[in-house]
Parts: sequence; C-alpha cells; structure tokens
Amino acid sequence: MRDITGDDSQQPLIVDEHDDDTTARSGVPKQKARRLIWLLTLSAGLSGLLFGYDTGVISSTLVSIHEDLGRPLSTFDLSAITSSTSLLALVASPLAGHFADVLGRRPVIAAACGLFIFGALFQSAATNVWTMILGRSIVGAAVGAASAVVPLYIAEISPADRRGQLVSVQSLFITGGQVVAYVAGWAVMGRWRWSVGFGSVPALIQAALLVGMPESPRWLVLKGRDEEATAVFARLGHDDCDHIVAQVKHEVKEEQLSASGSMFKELMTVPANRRALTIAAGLQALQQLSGFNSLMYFSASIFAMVGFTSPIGTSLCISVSNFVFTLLAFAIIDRVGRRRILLYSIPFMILGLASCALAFMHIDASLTDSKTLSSITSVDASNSWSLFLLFALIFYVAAYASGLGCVPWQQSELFSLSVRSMGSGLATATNWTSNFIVGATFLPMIHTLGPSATFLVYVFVCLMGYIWVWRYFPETMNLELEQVKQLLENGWGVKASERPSDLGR
Ligand SMILES: O[C@H]1[C@H](O)[C@@H](O)[C@H](O)[C@@H](O)[C@H]1O
Repeated sequence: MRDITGDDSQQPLIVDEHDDDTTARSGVPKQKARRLIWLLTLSAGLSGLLFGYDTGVISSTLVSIHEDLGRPLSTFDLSAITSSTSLLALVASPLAGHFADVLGRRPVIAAACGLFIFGALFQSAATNVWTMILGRSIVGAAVGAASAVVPLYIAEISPADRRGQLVSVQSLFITGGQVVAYVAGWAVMGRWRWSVGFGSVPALIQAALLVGMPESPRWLVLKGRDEEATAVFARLGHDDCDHIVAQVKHEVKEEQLSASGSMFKELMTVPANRRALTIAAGLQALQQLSGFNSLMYFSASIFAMVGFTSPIGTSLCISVSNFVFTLLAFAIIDRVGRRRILLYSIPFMILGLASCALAFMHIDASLTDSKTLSSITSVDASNSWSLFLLFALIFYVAAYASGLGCVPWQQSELFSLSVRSMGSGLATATNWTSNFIVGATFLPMIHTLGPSATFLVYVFVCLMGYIWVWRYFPETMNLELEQVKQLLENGWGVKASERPSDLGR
C-alpha cells in the first residue's frame, strides 16, 4: 500500500513503479500515454464545461428575453424555463447510469454530446415559452447524463492515485463553464439567441474528440472483452496490462459473489453502504439547498432588482468568484481535508447569507407577481446597501466554492466498489432534485416571503447542515478506499477519522 501521508499533489498523472522509464513495458512511450490521459480528461471535461455553460447562461438569458417569446414572462414561465433543465437532469442521471452499464460509457457520453448540440440550437430558435422549455429540457437531459457518466469514465481511465484530483478537475470545468456563460451573456448584450446557441460550439469540438476516445477498459472487462481492455490499458501507459485485467476480473467476480441479491438491496441493507449513501446524498442535498444556484440562475435578476445598471456584468462577479475559489478548493482539498474544509467554510457562508438578509431589509426593491424581469422596480445602485449586498454575496460565494461547491463531488470515495456506481448515481440524482427545488422555489419565495426572509431560509439550511456535517461526516482525506469502508462499518467514524493512528494514517 502506498504512503498515504505524503503530499504527492505535484506528481505526474501516471505514477507507477517504472515511472523513471520513458517507455511502458507495453511499448507505449509514457509521455504519449500521459498526453492521452490528459486529452481524454479534457474531452470528457468538455461535458463539465457544457454543464456549467448551460446552467450559467440562463441568468443573462432571463433578463434579455423580454417579449421575444411572444409575451412578457411570468414568474411561472421564469421558474419553468429555469427548472426544466434540472428536472430532466434528475431523470436522466440514473437512466444514464443504467445505459452506461448496458451499452458502455462512451456511447452515453456521445449521446449527451449530441443532446447538447441539439438542445442549444433548439433553444436559440425558440419562438414561444413552451419551445424554450423543451430546449432547456433537452439540454437538461444532456447535463444529467454527463454529470452521472463523465466522472465515472474519468475515474475508470485514471490511475488510482489520481482519481481524486481528476474529480476536482471536473468541478473546475463546471465553474469555468459558468464563467464563460456569463461572459458570453454579457458580451452579446442581450442577444440571448447567440449566447444559448454558442453552447453548441464546445459540444461540436467534443464530438470531434470523441472519435478517438477509447471505451473504458474496466467496462470492457466487465463485458468479457479482455483483449480490447488490455489494448486500452496499454495505450494508457500501464506496465502490466494482463495483470490489471486479471485484477479487475477478480474484483468483478468478488462483487458478484458478495452481492446480496441486487445492488440496490446491498446499498440499503449493509450498514456501511447505507451510511455512505446517507453522507453522499446528504452532502449533495446540502450543496444545493444552501441556495447557491439561486444566484447562478437569478443573480442578474437580483442585481437588476436592486438597481445595478449592468446587472449581467455585475453578476459576472458571482461566477468569477465561484471559479477562483474552486481553484482554492482544488489546491487545498488533499491537505486540509474534506470535513475540515466544510467546518471552516460553512460558518462563512452563514455570515454571508445573513449579511444579504440584512442588506435586503434596507433596500426597497420588489418584484411583484404581475411584473416581469424587465419591469422590476429599480432602485439606486449607489445606495450603499446595494454595494453591501454585492460584497456579502461575493463573500458567500467564496465560502461556498471553497468547500460545499467541491466536496460533495468526491462522493464515489465513500462507497465500496460493489455499490459505487449506484450509490454515486443516487447521490447525483439527489443533487439534481435539490437543484430543481431551489430553481423552482426561489422566485416564488422572493415574492411571498420577501428577499430577506428567503435568505434567512438558506441561513437556516446552512446552520442545520453545519451541525449535521459536524456530527456525521468523517474525514476521508488520505484514506485508501478500503479504509473509508472500514471507517463506516461500525458507525459514522467521525471520532476514528480524527485519530489518524487508528486508521494507519
Ligand atoms: O459543484 C457545482 C458547482 O458548485 C456549480 O457552480 C454549481 O452550479 C453546481 O450546482 C454544483 O454542483
């Protein structure tokens, strides 16, 4: 077992005992194999970019549509256009997991890519609210499928000791995509058909890259296609491909032997698995219910509401802060630890949200039911409370991105191999369900409760979340997957995880 205490974040992507060699035993130059893994990560990561782009672009689109869809948009229209994406994503993610098992990972990524292209073009040609909702739904299906299968594909092609880092790369792509969406929304100055249609460009690039993308070698072993799997492992720079194939076959066999009927039953009845699912799904729910995406989707609307003359430009601050602080999380996640990052950052989220609530108490801005975003009551943005609100929001986003935005996506490390795909799929579906709830309820809450009380609801969620994390989420940093399983066998493992010597750290 490798030394798990060392800081190995600077190591190259492929690490093995023959790393000094320039050529793997299979005859493939290591440099070439390393380039291939990066290329595959980039190709698959483009789905993350599209996930981010398509969820981010809605913010500027909503304030630019005006009456282009045949009528002024009602609150219901705005909520439906926004939440149709997450609704379809939550349906598509478990389905994509199923098809990825039956057909392979690559065809599902390719199908998602096709949907990204079609959905983007369909939206840009939308003539009424319903065609727009349909376009957003097509893109939602693509986002759901990609968010379930792309991390799985990356994990399966990566060397074991690089999986965690590559999962975080995915978060960088998502938040980077959101920045690009905001810039595009701002640059096209209200011509929203261009900004939504632009989503097809990275997808077209991905379609071209997909041609050379191999199937996941682990899936190939699962289907008994050992020779093809050996060839892919060789291209990925592994030294002893036959040995790896034998190892994966052994794991597959063990899974089949230990399975207590169905994977679902094993997930629900084995205590360690049930705890893993509770933690993974709980963190995903907390990530969404803490309200971050209400900013991702509606920040331009909020800034318009409080009187900023360039709401789309101002809301760029939100996505840029999100991206920059995701970089911070990426840099520290393997040093500070998942649990500790959350315990440090959630209190700052609470502070940021409470400050927003305070600011709204002093800002006289309203969005009444009959009003559209284009007829929001405008107030003077030079009002110091509006600026205070902007800083409070950025503060909140920074705290979110450096912890809760990233940590839940590490979910797969919580599950043992036999239930990993289903556990991760269900946790992903929890993410999209909660995302849907926030997208669908934010504007109605603003109207009925008012902005201050709405932000206080998120404060409450974060407070509960903090207590829950403190009580139930053990530290998994630097643990081998087997040790994580061991940690959850006799309880939540929080105390044991804080006594590194008990776990051989
Ligand atoms: O981790 C990501 C990231 O934080 C995004 O900015 C957010 O929009 C997603 O919902 C979340 O899953």
